[in-house]
Amino acid sequence: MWLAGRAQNHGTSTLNRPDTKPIWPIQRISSRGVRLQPHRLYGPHGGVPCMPSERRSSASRSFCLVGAFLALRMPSGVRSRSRRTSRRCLVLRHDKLAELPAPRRLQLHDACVSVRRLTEDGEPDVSLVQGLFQKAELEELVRICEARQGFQASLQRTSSGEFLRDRMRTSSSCPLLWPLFTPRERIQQLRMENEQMAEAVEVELAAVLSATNRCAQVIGVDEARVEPLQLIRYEPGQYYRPHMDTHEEPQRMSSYAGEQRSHTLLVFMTDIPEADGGGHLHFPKLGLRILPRAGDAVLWQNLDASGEPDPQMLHEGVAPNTCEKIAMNVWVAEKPFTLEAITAWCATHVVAFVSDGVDELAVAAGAARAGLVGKSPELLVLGLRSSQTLCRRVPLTIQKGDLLSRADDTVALCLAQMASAVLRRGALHGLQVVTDLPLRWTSSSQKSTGR
Ligand SMILES: O=C(O)CCC(=O)C(=O)O
Ligand SMILES: [Fe+2]
Repeated sequence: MWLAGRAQNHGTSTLNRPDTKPIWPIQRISSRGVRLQPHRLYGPHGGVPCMPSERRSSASRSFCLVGAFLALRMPSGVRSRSRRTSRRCLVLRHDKLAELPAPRRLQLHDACVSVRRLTEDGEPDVSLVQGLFQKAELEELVRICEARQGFQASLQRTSSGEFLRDRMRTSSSCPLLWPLFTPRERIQQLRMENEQMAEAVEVELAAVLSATNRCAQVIGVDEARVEPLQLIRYEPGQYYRPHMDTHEEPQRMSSYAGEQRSHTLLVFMTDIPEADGGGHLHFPKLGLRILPRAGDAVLWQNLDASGEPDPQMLHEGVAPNTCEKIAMNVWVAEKPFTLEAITAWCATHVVAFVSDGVDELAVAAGAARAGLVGKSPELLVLGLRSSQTLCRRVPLTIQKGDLLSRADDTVALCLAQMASAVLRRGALHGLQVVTDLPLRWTSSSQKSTGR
């Protein structure tokens, strides 16, 4: 069967697969599907039943009621077929189409979602969240990223600290603004410097706040635990090989403040047709494959009961064969982020590189950089991944080790945020920056103690 062949083929492009058989054989599978257990929800609230309430908006109420009404009106045959083929993610468990348990409906402030557990009791909890976002909301987030040319090749950090386009992933990513780093006062200040950019930042921030709030509600966590949202895009043939979302390298260098990622919510932003043959989220150790449907999401815990990374949560983004796939990573830390904690972490755990090109950290950190070192003052660039961001040379040498960089693809954004703060403290004027982070720094030409 196709799936057996596929299992040997993790992470490689599935283009040109000669004898591809249907991957999601809906018609043939219903009679031998895997029945999964009822859902249990994470988070302190344990879930609120989806029912009319005063907080429920009329829009979301109509949406849910119309859905329920249509379901009731359908003949039973259509209804049961619709359960399997309707617009939610299809799920394979151990190569068979899973018969999902009845959903738990949750009424959020601004959406009504269905949650189904995809794993058995005793296994790590992986849940499907259906109807979390409407297509227009997702399209707006994609538009924001595209408008500022935000999708950049995803980078991977090697053990020697270099950022490379390595073979783990060929996708591209776009980190969105982090509200924590983008205070209102800064936008007002920016408005005086660059009206158009301030507008774009405000629009992005509004979309981010709304999305973050919705995701935090469904996970049942404080919004302050959510990292910057990150869109990930795959062209046909692009992939993200099996990996863990937890920070693993020495001293959790890829974290912001030494934290661990407790949960991942992966929101699908595009549909992948069954006929594509790929494009799904795959948990090899759990034998779980989820075919994306825009607006649905998959939620899982990255840590086991003792708080350690759970190796069963290894997962991969299988290459789509024929279409584009876009998803949004919502990574949740085990504790709320604060600027103070991040600053303290920066002050003590800093190893970073100053880039000599927007999003060219691979160059900055790699062999190509060697030729630049010591020859002239380095160029510092604000890597906000925006066509509207001004980059400028600065007459200042900042040494390796002065800034914290993230160890994954949000590195340029985070580095830029910190660099911008450093530069502003370095008495450089006229920089178009949108973030503010207190940071202590030193350079070979100057010393400063930050604020
Ligand atoms: O795209 C997918 O299905 C998986 C993405 C993922 O695991 C990640 O970005 O960390
Ligand atoms: Fe991941």
